[in-house]
Amino acid sequence: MATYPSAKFMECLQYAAFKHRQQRRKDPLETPYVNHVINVSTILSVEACITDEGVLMAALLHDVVEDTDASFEDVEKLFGPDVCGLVREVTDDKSLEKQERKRLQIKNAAKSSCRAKLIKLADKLDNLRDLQVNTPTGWTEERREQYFIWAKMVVDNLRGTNANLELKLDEIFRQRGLL
Ligand SMILES: Nc1nc2c(ncn2[C@@H]2O[C@H](COP(=O)(O)OP(=O)(O)O)[C@@H](OP(=O)(O)OP(=O)(O)O)[C@H]2O)c(=O)[nH]1
Repeated sequence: MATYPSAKFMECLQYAAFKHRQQRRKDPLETPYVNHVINVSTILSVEACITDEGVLMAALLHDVVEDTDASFEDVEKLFGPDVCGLVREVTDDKSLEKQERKRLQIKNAAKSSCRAKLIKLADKLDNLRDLQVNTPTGWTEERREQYFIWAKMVVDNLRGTNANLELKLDEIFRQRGLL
C-alpha cells in the first residue's frame, strides 16, 4: 500500500518552515533552523520506522513554541490537542535559567510519555550528529565536550524507548569515550 504525507502533515511542515524562517542553526554555515526539525521528524520516520503521525508532526513543531512567537494555543488550534500535548512535553521553559533548564531535561526525561521520549531521542541524535562535524559558533571545545556528556545523561533517562535510535546514540557516545 502506498504511503503519502497527509494534508495535516504538510500544513505542519509549512507552519514550522514559516515560524522558524528567520532562525539559523549555530553551525558555521548558519543552516536554516527548520532543517533541524525536519531532520528530527525524518530520523523518526526513516531510522526509527515510526508511523504515528502525531509524533512525526510534533517532531516538526518541537521547537516552535520554545523558539518562535507561536503559542501552545496556536498549535492546539491548528493541529489539535494530541500534537499540542506532545509539543508541551518536549518544550523547555525558556523563563528558567539555562542551567536549570539543562537539569530539568535530565530529570524530566524519564517521566515523559513514550511518544515524547521518541522525539527527545531523535532531537539529541540530530544535535550530536551535528556536533560530531561542527563546533557551533562561539563554543569552545570544552563546551562541545560538555554537551556530549550532558546529552548522555538525558539519553540514559530515555532508555528502553527505541532500540534503533539508542544504538545509534550509543555508537556516538562510544566514539567519544563515554561508553
Ligand atoms: N548541536 C547543535 N545544536 C544547535 C545548533 N544550533 C542550535 N542548536 C541548539 O543549541 C542547543 C544546545 O546549546 P546550549 O547552549 O546547550 O543550549 P541553549 O539552546 O540553551 O543555548 C540545542 O538544544 P537542546 O536543548 O539540546 O535541544 P533542542 O532545543 O533542540 O530541543 C540545539 O537545539 C547547531 O548548529 N548544532
